[in-house]
Amino acid sequence: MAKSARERLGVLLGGSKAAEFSARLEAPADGVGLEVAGVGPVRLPLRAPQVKKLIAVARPALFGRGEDTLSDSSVRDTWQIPPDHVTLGGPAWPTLLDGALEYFRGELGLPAQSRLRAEPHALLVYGKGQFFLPHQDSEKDDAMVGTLVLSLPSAHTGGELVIGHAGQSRTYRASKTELSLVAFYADCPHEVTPVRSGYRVTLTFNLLAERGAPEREAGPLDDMAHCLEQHFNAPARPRYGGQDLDPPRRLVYLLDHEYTQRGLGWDRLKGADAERAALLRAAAAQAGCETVLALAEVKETWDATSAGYDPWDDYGYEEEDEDEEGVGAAAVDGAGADEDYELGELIDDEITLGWWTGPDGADGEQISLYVRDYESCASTPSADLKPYDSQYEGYMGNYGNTLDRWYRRAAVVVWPRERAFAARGEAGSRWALEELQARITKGDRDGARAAAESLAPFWKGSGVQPGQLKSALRVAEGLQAPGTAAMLLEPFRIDALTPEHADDLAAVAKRYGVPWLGQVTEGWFGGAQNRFEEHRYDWTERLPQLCAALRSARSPAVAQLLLTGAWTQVDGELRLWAETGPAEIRRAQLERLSLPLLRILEAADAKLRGRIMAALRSCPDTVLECLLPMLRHAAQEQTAGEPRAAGLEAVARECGDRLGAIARRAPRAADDWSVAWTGCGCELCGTLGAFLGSRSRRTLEWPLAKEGRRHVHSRIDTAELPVGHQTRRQGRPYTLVLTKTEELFSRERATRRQAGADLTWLASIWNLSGEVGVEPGP
Ligand SMILES: O=C(O)CCC(=O)C(=O)O
Ligand SMILES: [Fe+2]
Repeated sequence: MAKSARERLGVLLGGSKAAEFSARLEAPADGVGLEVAGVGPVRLPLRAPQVKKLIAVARPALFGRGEDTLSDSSVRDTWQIPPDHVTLGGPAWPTLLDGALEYFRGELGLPAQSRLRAEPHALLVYGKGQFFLPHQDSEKDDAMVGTLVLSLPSAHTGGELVIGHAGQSRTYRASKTELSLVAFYADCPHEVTPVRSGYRVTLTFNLLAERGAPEREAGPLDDMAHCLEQHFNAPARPRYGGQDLDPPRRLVYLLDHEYTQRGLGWDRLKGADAERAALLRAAAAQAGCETVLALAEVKETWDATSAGYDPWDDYGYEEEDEDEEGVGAAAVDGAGADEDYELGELIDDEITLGWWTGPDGADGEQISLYVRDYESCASTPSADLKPYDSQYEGYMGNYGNTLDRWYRRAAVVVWPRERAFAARGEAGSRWALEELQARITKGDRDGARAAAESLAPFWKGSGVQPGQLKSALRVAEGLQAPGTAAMLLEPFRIDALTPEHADDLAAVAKRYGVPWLGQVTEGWFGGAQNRFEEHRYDWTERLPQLCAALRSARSPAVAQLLLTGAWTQVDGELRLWAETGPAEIRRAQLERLSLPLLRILEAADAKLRGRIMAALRSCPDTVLECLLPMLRHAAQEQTAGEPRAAGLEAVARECGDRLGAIARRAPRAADDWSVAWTGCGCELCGTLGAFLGSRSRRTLEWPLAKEGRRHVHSRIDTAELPVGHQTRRQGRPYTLVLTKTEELFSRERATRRQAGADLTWLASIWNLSGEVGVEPGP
């Protein structure tokens, strides 16, 4: 398949890879013709009768080559025909030779602007027993850099060309049917081993390196610039097909080395990266593009098999009693070194940019940009580099076994100059907002609006950082366009807010109205979907100062907006968790809400405090698991002499009432084994409920098949009932044995005792009017 412009660019830039001292190429002999004076046209592949005719016009090569001092058939024993008696041609030859010379130039690591030229040296025929001992070719011409040996297709054994360099050696065998070309540097010792049967026929050339003519010199750069123009003007083609898209907005060329944020700079690039990046940058400038350096995270997913792979292992089941308990799908062990797996096909790769430098190379910034497959290229595939992490996924159904690998790479990012604003904006760069602000300040409000609007298609998904909220608020205000302003503010989240935003929040509210800001902040709060985020409420730590700042900026309505939003979130969670077992999770979740609730109460006005108290009163007693930690925080923070935050007194009283009621509860009668519980309404839960509710029954023997037992087990576990549940594996079906435990009593005792202790603490700190009798239970 033809390569895309970006893939060609990757190849072009990869030109300067590690050089070889010799290289080989095979090519079909069709369309290549040979004519020898005194013999006429020679057909390829060669056959013995023709070779004999060649030998008839050759002379023994007993003399040295050039200034070589070889002059003796014990060093060199071949037949030789001088170059002026040999004509190599045919329609395919010139292109073949040009291509081969360009290939060898690259492989041998000669500079891109140089050109190789092949100057015929001799036609050599090696019959049985003939050879060429190790020697070095003399460089008769200053421009001579090496030798090219073209072996004509001819059946033979032995007669291998062995080339050495710096302790390494390479052995090349010619082909019976194809042309075989080998090029090597002139300083490499080489030999031809004795031919054992058949004939070996070669044409040797001196390889001369010439500087390309000036217009050729600009060649690679022109080619690259051309690739860039094509890339940015042709429709994008996603890897897995689908319809063509708009032209790509950027090109991301991956470099080979790893860099730190501070070490990333145009003049600090390592190894081959330096030259490649410089070339690409020059080509980009020529194509009217801007470039920055970026840090990329690459994740590849490979189809892979482990070395000792046994497909049956994947299922992880052993044949066992069908009635066996607790057999879940066994997880396939994900451990194993990356090298233990054989890579198949590349299923997917994901590239994300997390940092980039400013246009002048300085002033890097955090960004977040997902790079599509049709936007990236590289000269070295990631698979050739060492991943910093990898994970084998075992059998995953659709994909078979997969191996995920992660790499850190640097990249050059290129975009057309006229699309720079959007290209930066999409990555969440602060330059985009700075640019908008600059236009507003210059008085170009229309220009700023139009530019801001151009961000709309991707701004929400852009990697805009929380630290840019201040600039975004300013720009939003300055645009004087409510829709565009709301769009600009949409990607932020409530936790980006700090007291420093008070003035700008007040300003946008003044410009567009509080209801407008209400809609924007509703998005910032993000509904219930981030309920499980650990740091969800961290921002409320700053809520009292923020509200104070808003009030002094004469925006009490905005403070109210934020407080109501925060309370709505806390309220929702409070109700949810107060009713949700298991106890351990419930307790942790409720305690997590204590600090945010404290900050809200501190900042709330009387009206909101009233609402909050009403809500707290309607919660079950488990709400104490939030309120008591909250009062403890408040007590800890309390400095002597300062007034307590309004509202806390009322919470303390509410807690006192509840704790008193619990502490005063009459102890359970010694013969009362009833457990209050309601299940899901199914028949099994009915039976279980009746057993639990009975004052006198302590055990139940319940013959029940596997599915039923599973349901009952899970009900008991979820509700953390004080009931032991075992399966007696006898008869069919097995019998489920339920036993109420002593915990029924001890738990209630512990609860009463704890309530008493909490109440004592509470009374020591807070002035609880309408004192409640404290009477810790037995
Ligand atoms: O025939 C060959 O492969 C090599 C010949 C050679 O080394 C030479 O002509 O100097
Ligand atoms: Fe040689």
